[in-house]
Order: sequence, then C-alpha cells, then structure tokens
Amino acid sequence: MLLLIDAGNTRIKWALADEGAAPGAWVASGAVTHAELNHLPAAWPKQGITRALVSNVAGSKLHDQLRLMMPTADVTWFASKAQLAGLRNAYRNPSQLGCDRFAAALGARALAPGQAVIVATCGTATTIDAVSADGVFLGGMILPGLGLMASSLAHNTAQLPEVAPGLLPAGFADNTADAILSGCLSAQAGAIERACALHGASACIVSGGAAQYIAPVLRLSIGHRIVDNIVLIGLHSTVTSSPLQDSPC
Ligand SMILES: Nc1ncnc2c1ncn2[C@@H]1O[C@H](COP(=O)(O)OP(=O)(O)OP(=O)(O)O)[C@@H](O)[C@H]1O
Ligand SMILES: CC(C)(CO)[C@@H](O)C(=O)NCCC(=O)O
Ligand SMILES: [K+]
Repeated sequence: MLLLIDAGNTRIKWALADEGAAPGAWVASGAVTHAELNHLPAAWPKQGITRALVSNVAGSKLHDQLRLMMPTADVTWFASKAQLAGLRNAYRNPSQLGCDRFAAALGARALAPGQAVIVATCGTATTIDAVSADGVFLGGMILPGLGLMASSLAHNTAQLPEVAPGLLPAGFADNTADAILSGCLSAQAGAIERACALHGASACIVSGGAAQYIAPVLRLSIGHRIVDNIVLIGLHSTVTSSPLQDSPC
C-alpha cells in the first residue's frame, strides 16, 4: 500500500491508496495538527505500507519524526525539480520552490490537462500559482493565509480582536469582527481573481483548509473548483499510471 503525506506548517494531511489506484482513489485519509503528530501511527495499518511519498515544507525536525513513524516503508521525500512528469518548472532556482506548490501544480495538470490553470492553496500561507496550457509552472504569489492575515491585525493593534474564520459575503460590514473578516476574505479572493485575469486562466482550482471560506466569495467568469487536497492528488499522479477517476475541470 502507498502512503501519501502533505506536511504543511499547520497540519499534516495523509492518504492511503492501493498500488496502481487512480489519483484521488484513497482507501483512507486524514489530517492532524503538529501537536497531534503522535496520533498518526495508530491511524495507519501496522503492516502493508510498502511505499511512502512525502511532501514536507515544515522543517527537518518533522522530517525526522515522520521517518521514525514509517519504519518499514520505502520513503521518497518529494522535491521540486526543473522538470517532472511533463511539467517544467520556470522558477529561477527550481529547488527553491516549495515542494507542496510543485505537487499542487502537478495535481492541477492532472485535473485540467491542456488548460491554463490557476491553483490556489489556502493554508497557513496562501499560494496562487500559474500553470500554462503546455505544462510550464510559470511562477506564483505567496501571501499570508486567511488566519495569519486576520491574526496579524489582532497582534499589532490595540482595538482589533482575534476573529474566527467564517462564511460572509465580502462586502461592507457594520461591525469590527465582520469588517476584519470581509477585508481578509476580499484580499484572498481578490488576489486569486487578479491571478486568473493576469494568466488568462481557463480553470481555477482552490484547495486547503481555508478554501471553504474563500471560494464562496470568488467572482470568476470561468468558475472555480474546490479540491480538498490538490497536493496529495499531485503527489499520487507522479507514481501511478492510472488515469484520474475524477472528471476533468
Ligand atoms: N478554526 C479555525 N480557526 C482559525 N483559522 C482557521 C480555522 N479553520 C481554518 N482556518 C484557516 O484556514 C487556514 C488553513 O488552515 P488549515 O489548518 O486547514 O491549514 P492547511 O490547509 O492544513 O495548511 P498547511 O498546509 O499550511 O498546514 C488557516 O490559515 C486559517 O486561516
Ligand atoms: C509557501 C509555503 C509555506 C506554502 O506551504 C511553502 O510552499 C514554502 O515554504 N515554500 C518555499 C518558498 C517558495 O515556494 O518560493
Ligand atoms: K499552503
């Protein structure tokens, strides 16, 4: 069995798939925060994980902790390359690109083959990346994620409170908490809309923990698709020849 891991700065997401299964056809999946890391081994089968493919952007300590949790698996630590699986990486220094972003771009390519795509991953940071129709990762944008953006106001002002993320029409609010949320949602959605316009995108994929709040305020003529975890789909697409089960964008 194959174990896929997307270790981000807030949560570690994982999925188990049978060898040869189509990208996204998981047997089981889950997520833990860094504080809950030691819950992971109990969620995985004791035997039978032969291979693991890991994207880790959360540092070397987590790398070492995860390695100890997969003693029997043949582990590959996914890294950004100049070229992989038909995707060319136009970053000036290809290895500087976060491996989760490279995996997300591969996932976008699998879901929207031959299209100019914007892939937004809304996690601790929000990343908004452009993939060309002919398979080039053109580059992207990095901004504070929804939670970081909102909490930076609480931490650096006297009068602004911490607000919980939520669903809100991103308009003109009549109270402080909603005004903060509306501002941060508008900034996130606005950046995605701007990226789609700049790129002339024909598909937009929105993923990550905050996608559920940001996607509803997007105004895009091309529409958008919410994908629970595009990083795991992209990782999986690099090790299976099975076609995607999901319908394309
Ligand atoms: N209950 C919550 N309280 C505060 N913020 C939340 C909450 N739920 C979601 N968010 C927002 O969603 C964003 C993503 O959170 P989540 O924990 O899902 O991260 P993630 O997608 O796993 O990211 P990463 O890959 O960076 O770990 C956070 O930046 C935060 O803004
Ligand atoms: C931007 C994050 C934090 C998103 O998870 C990650 O992809 C990262 O640490 N990237 C390295 C810098 C870069 O991608 O240019
Ligand atoms: K992210």
